[in-house]
Amino acid sequence: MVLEVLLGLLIIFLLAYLITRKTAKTHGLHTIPMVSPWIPFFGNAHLLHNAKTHIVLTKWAKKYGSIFRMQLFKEDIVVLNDFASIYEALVVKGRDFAGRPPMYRTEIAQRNRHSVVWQTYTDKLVFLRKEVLRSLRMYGTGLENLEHKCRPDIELMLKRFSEAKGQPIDPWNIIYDAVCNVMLSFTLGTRPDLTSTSVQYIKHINALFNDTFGAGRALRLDFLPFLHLLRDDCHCRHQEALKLRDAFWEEEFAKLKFQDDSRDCVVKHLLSFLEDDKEKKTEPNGINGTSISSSFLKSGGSKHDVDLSLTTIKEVFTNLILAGTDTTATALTCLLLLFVHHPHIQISLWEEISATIGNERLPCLADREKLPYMEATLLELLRYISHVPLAVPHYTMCDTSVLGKRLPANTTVYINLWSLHHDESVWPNPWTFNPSRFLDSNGKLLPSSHENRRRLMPFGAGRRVCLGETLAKNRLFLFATSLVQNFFFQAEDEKNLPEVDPQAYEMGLFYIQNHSDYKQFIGKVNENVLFKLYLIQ
Ligand code: HEM
Repeated sequence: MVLEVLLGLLIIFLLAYLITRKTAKTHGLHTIPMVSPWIPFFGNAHLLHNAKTHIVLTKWAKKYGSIFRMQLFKEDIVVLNDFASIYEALVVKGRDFAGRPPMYRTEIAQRNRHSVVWQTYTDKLVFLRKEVLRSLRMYGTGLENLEHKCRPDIELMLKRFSEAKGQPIDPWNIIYDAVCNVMLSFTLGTRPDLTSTSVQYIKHINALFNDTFGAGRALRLDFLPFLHLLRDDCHCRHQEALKLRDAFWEEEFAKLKFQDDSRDCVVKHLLSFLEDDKEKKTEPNGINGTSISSSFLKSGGSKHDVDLSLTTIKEVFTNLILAGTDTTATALTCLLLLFVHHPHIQISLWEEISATIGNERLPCLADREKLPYMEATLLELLRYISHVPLAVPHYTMCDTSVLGKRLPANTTVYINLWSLHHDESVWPNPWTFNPSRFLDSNGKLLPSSHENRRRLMPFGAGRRVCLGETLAKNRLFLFATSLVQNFFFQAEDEKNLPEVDPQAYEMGLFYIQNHSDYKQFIGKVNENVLFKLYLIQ
């Protein structure tokens, strides 16, 4: 009996070996070095560290070169790790690499058909990107809109920090609330007050999505979709995220109808493209996910054959709230930890702000060019933490190549921004936080054409570059400058200071001093969640 079972297992493994081996060979990627050891069925999946995929991939790049491939179960994935390969793929051959791979996790609720992040490169995607950018108005006088939308939340954030005198505070929550409120204002035209549960609700949903869309454990769902039948925990949390998101959306969407029409926001802008009122009236179905097809959409007077529905609008809203909140809140809280570790940087920033803006008014975007050290610090922050380390997976739209190596159509490609930003040959001492990398010998910000600026790609590049890049950079500036202008962040207990190395972020306690009266008060930081790396995948 035992012998028969063993024989059965052997045959299964042999078959799996032959099938997966065949896939790898016929896929036409043989010029690209392959990670080893490779084992039947799993490929290289057993070698990946769940929470630190980007660190494992970066180690492999040192061994196999800047372009290598790995096999996760039966799928080959090509990983690009340096500037030359990433630039060629995303910028020079942007269209070839602009797709998104089909993934079980994005097919579940048709997110691959409706969202911006997970949709492959289609006319609908191009249309959505264009219209979301248009409604965010991140150019010219539109930037005043950003200042206007951020101002009340920055003021409230500063007030909450000040009020914490003598009491433990949680900067993560205060910052998260403010950043999330700005996103709600952009997407739904609402701004919940502090007693509202909306932001807490969103925080919970975002944490669930973040957890189940990362490149860690949840990846297994894409390769072994049958796991959902076994009530896999990642699958259950993913389902919960979708359920909570739908409930939240339904409630907010109902409120939108009673809102003052003059308030512009992304959701209303996209709604205006639904063909006519008749379609909008069928909204309960749309909200629950049944597509209300609209083939005639208005855009600058022309008609697009794009299937826009309430499901699409719900998905776009979900993308913006997640991508627009957690990324920026994480970056700002990491900045506070860096301040605690590098007080001299914080002092230099404060001196720069005092000399140019003073403390009579809050900073505005016109101040950006007057504050090169602050600009350099924010660039270095994005390089150092690289908190979207593997971008979002790309997919080849046609047969193509990178650095002379052939890639067939329909190949999944990972963009390793973590490796790009910590490459010792480009960034000397990459684990040292050093804003001067982005300054010239006169303390001026390096021009955007400078090698160091070109090689920094925290938002990706090309056709799938982060949709919120301008919003994110400007908002980071406004928030960070206001914090430094008003407070000094200091360690309560130097000995128990958490690590600042982004390879091992953890959290602890620190003080915040108010510049105006230098009265110390204790800042208590949420120990668990604060410096978790953010993986968008
Ligand atoms: C520090 C802040 C942020 C960082 C570092 C960041 C980084 C990224 C990265 C690396 C990508 C993937 C690009 C690729 O696929 O190659 C991305 C995509 C995206 N981001 Fe951001 N992001 C930030 C803030 C934001 C904000 C504020 C928004 C919302 C307005 C946003 C919305 C999006 C969307 C919608 C996509 C998907 C674009 C597409 O698939 O076409 N992000 N982001």
